[in-house]
Order: sequence, then structure tokens, then C-alpha cells
Amino acid sequence: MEQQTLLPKKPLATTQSSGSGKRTRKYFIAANWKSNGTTHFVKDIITNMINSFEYDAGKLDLMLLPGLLHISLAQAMVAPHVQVGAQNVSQHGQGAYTGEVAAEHLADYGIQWVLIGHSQRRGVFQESQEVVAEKVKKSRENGLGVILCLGENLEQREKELTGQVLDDQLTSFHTALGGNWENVVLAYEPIWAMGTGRIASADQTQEAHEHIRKWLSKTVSPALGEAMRIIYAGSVTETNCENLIKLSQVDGFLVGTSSTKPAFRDIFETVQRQAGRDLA
Ligand SMILES: O=C(CO)COP(=O)(O)O
Repeated sequence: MEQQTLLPKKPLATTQSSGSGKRTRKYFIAANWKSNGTTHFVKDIITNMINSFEYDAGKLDLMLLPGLLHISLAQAMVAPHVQVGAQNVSQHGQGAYTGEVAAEHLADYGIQWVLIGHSQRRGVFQESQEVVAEKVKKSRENGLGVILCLGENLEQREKELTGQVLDDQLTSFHTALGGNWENVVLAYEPIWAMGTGRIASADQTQEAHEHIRKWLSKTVSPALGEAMRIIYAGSVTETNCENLIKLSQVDGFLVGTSSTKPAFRDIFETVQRQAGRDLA
């Protein structure tokens, strides 16, 4: 099949630096519904919650990541500014890969963004960084924007290897992206905080995000270091989101469990308030 180079129709702006030291990065919040929900759930949450959000799409991006079969339903229902992405993609192209969903298929269905490298894919499904990198390449060949997850496990943190782990993952992403960081959002996921109810402290989060930003500044360019959206993932709730979103290095959240609950409204509104305060 001829390669598609479908450019995102609704590109998410990677905001530019003003050079003034003032925040210019647009906030980003994604709801990862994982393998949860039914068609009833999707209709209900979009109608009664998601589509009722009134927000300035110049300051905040909102993306839903439903289960694969629910994507078309969500696409058909969401209000114009709300994006819908996929939670996963095959590392293979089209071909004899039974049960896999190729990047070509996502693009063909008008899906413009995909989550790659989620800790549950890496852990439960044993995806290596090499496989993750292949997924990035296939997605880019098909014009998809990517939310790239990275982060350390508990053992790596305790051995003080967090910086090294992040550097290795970033290096792999850089190669897979061919140095093109357009339409990329990075999600820092300390694996020990995923679905555990345990959350990274403000210091740990700020430090990890800063580390990532410095790597981008040094390895790619200072402009990219300043412009890249780095969002936090791991046990975000309506009670802890306020403190995290105030951190200068945190540009939003990838929300799991709480994104399927009424709490998501509070989390969204907290990010929205911060965006209103920070962005002119
Ligand atoms: O997996 C996550 C985000 O994709 C985080 O999940 P929890 O918010 O349930 O910890």
C-alpha cells in the first residue's frame, strides 16, 4: 500500500517561547480510559461531562484516549476542540500480523494521535524500548502525533538511576523520531506511581521534568527544551492535582483511573484555572 503522509488536521500547537522566561506552553490534559467502559459509558461521559467543558482551546488541549473500539463513537460525539487519540499502535505496518492495529489503520480512521510506551504496555505486555521505538517510527511514517511515555521503576529510582533511564529513553525517542519533535508530548510516568495510589512528590516531579527539559535543550535545542509539553502521569486525583499543576515544569496530566470518574471534572477545571492564570 502506498505510504500515507497524513498530517494532523487538528495539530496541537507546540507553543513557542517568548524568550521572556514567562510560561508560553499550552497546557495538555489527556484522559486514558485504558480497557474500561462500554458504549453507554462513552456516550454518558462525553455528553454529560466532556462536552460541557467550556475552555479556551488556545490555552489548553484536551485529548480522550478511549479503548480502540470506542474511538469512532467518541470521534463522532466530541465537541470540536476535543481530540481523540489511540492508546496503542502496532510496531509493524500492514500485513500478516493478526490482531495488530497498524498505524496506517489509525490514520485511515482519522486518528491523529497515539500514546506510545505506556508503562502498562512496557510492563504487562513486555514491550522493550526497541519495540516502543519501532512504534514511534511507524506512527511518524503515517503522520501521527505521539504522546511518548517515559519513566523509571521503583528499583531504578532506589538505585538513583532515574536520570540515566530518562536519558536512555529520550535518546531512543530522538533516533526513532529522526530528530523531528513536532507534534510530540512527553508524559513522565514514574512507574511506581502508576495506578498505585502512590504519587511522586512535588520535588521528585519537578526534578524529573527539569531533567527531561534540560536533555532536550542540550541535545536538540534550547527552543525545544522550552517549548516541549511535559505532562505528569501516575495516580492524579482531584485532591493532588492542584499542587502538581502549580509546578513550573508540569504542563498537564495523563490521567488514568480518575479520568473515568466525576473527579475528572475537578482535575480538568484545576488545569484550566492554572492555564487561565499563566497564559495571557
Ligand atoms: O496510566 C496512567 C495514565 O495513563 C495513570 O493511571 P492512574 O491515574 O490510574 O495512576
